Amino acid sequence: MSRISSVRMKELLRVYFVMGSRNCVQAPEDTLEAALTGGVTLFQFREKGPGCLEGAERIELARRLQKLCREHKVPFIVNDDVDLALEVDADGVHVGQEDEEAGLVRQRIGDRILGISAHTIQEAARAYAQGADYIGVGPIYPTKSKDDAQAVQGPEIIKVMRNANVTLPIVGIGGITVDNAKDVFAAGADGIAVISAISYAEDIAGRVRQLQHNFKA
Ligand SMILES: Cc1ncc(COP(=O)(O)OP(=O)(O)O)c(N)n1
Ligand SMILES: Cc1ncsc1CCOP(=O)(O)O
Ligand SMILES: [Mg+2]
Repeated sequence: MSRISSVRMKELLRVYFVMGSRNCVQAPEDTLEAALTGGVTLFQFREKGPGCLEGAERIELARRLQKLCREHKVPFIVNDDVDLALEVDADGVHVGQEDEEAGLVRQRIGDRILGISAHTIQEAARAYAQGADYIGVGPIYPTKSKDDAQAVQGPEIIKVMRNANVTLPIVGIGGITVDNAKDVFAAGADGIAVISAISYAEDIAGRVRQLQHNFKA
């Protein structure tokens, strides 16, 4: 195996669905199946927050969601938990600035996809040096899905990074909806990462298709 190409990574980031069992109205499996049917391009298993599953139940849910991703040929990324990612043989890991040190994560996961959260040009440069395949930048807009989120920066932060020659694939995250997604792409993002705009939609597959329409090749 070799590292994912930047071109392929950018394609995968287009509509990146992030979800755990605490983010859904329906069963997580049904929510993910609908999102995959609608055309999400990448999935992150983010099982955290009050009441989240632990131990065997958490691993079993990861495996069930991973199976759905495999059926739809969509890579399965694990948030935070490198041990879980290695145990289930996930396609990648996403870590933030407060998680396991990203350079060590790169050594542990080999050529699997590595996503790193970055809030500044300096963090973006360090993420590159640590071996990131993409950076997650946000919160772009106010979010109810992450209690400890940093300050909202607006799509401008992505423009600032692009103007500073950050060439890594970028996905914007935080409060992204059908109405504001085009501004995130216009700022220079390769994709949008979304929890609630997809997971709480009445018509999940339809919502994913609406989000997809904001991308202009
Ligand atoms: C695609 C993507 N970008 C950013 C994050 C946030 O990661 P982090 O800052 O580690 O916060 P938690 O998600 O772990 O609470 C993400 N998960 N995905
Ligand atoms: C995980 C994460 N990291 C920054 S904002 C956020 C939550 C995004 O959720 P939503 O799309 O519901 O605002
Ligand atoms: Mg994290």
